[in-house]
Amino acid sequence: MAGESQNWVLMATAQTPTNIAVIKYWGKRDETLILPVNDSISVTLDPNHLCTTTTVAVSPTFNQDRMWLNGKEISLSGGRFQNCLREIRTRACDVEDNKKGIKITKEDWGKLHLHIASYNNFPTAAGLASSAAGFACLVYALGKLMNVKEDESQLSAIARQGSGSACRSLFGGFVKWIMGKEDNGSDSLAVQLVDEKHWDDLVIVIAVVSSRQKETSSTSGMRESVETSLLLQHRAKEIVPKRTLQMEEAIKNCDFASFSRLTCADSNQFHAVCLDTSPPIFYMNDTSHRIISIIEKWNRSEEAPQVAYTFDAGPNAVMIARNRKAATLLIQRLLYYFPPNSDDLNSYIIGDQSIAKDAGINGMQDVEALPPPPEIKDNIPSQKYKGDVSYFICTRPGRGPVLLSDESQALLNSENGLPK
Ligand SMILES: Nc1ncnc2c1ncn2[C@@H]1O[C@H](COP(=O)(O)OP(=O)(O)OP(=O)(O)O)[C@@H](O)[C@H]1O
Ligand SMILES: C[C@@](O)(CCOP(=O)(O)OP(=O)(O)O)CC(=O)O
Repeated sequence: MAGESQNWVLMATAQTPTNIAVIKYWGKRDETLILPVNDSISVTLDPNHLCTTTTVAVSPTFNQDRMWLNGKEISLSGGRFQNCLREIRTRACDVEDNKKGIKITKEDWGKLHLHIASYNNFPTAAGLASSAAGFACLVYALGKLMNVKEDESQLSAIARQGSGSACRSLFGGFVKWIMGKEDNGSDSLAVQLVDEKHWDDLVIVIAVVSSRQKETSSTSGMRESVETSLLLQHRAKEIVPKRTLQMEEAIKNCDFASFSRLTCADSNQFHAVCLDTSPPIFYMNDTSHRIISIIEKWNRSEEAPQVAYTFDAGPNAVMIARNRKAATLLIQRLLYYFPPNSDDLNSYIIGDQSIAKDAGINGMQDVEALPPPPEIKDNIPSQKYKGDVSYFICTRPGRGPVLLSDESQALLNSENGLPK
């Protein structure tokens, strides 16, 4: 290790998106390596609205690996962090920074300690896939710092060992996690199906139904399903292999009718597996069920489906609209049924707020004036559920990880490697 002085700090900062599965990963065949029982497919969400930023730093002055998440120091002793750090360190290469007079050899990386600071611009552990964006960002940023030569797919196999769904956040657009066959997990990695420009009509609206931490984590929930659900085994063997092929075809052809049918069916089957688990796991709540009914009724009243829905291990609804027009009609329906508790519309619809404007929603008076959706016109007046949704996030399919070269965006101080 060479440097003019031993006080240098070398850093890299990356930004990584989260993703939502349209064919769900639920069940592992290896708990430590995080190898799944089936392939899965996801859409990457626009990092302008939901993302993780992570700065990683190395310095001879650091005496242990340390990490700060959203400003608070957390322990790195967990097996998942340790596995990711070990795997990325073994792939590190020589690094030279002539300006700072730094030379780190491949062998040095085993002796040097790291500082890591990460920030999620959305609630952590609230069913919005913070672990996916978080581990993808950690691995991507370390890969850049350590001059790792591997491509994104190979990095995804490392991120997978932090959290399974994290492997799909190494790419933008639509992404497939190939389950692989090898016992050592070397072929269980993510590949990009199409980039974010391929199907750029799609608009995504997330209803954050509850941002409280959930009762059953995905990790323990899927373990219980593997142990007790026969439906899970049928799904993994018979359903997902065919459905994955159909989904790939639908994405390739931008065929929204098929995409919507497959997405809704797969979400519903994943929650059926949760119910088939002993004891049963309930991730969706009454609000989630109401959202499903509203979309099903609306889709059936149209010639073709307008919106697909999908739910992860929590009550939040992720709705994918076929285009901007459908998204404005969706927002009108959602605001009709779920008006905000307060008058602050600006914090009730976040992300791409122009969709609400296009829907003619500029203030509370517009929400109050919304007519009942036409598909319920002959029915008894519908009930409203004020306050049952915390807020909505409007977004779209987005790009994969990027390196942020502007030092002002770093979360660690370049002088001492401590959080800014
Ligand atoms: N930015 C981050 N960097 C590294 N690890 C993170 C980051 N954000 C979250 N994590 C890890 O992920 C854990 C939260 O994962 P968890 O699966 O409980 O929630 P989630 O990913 O937000 O929700 P879900 O998996 O249901 O979508 C945190 O306790 C932490 O270990
Ligand atoms: C329902 C899901 O979101 C489950 C995600 O599970 P995680 O990736 O959070 O689980 P671990 O691998 O144990 O960390 C479906 C999906 O994202 O495919």
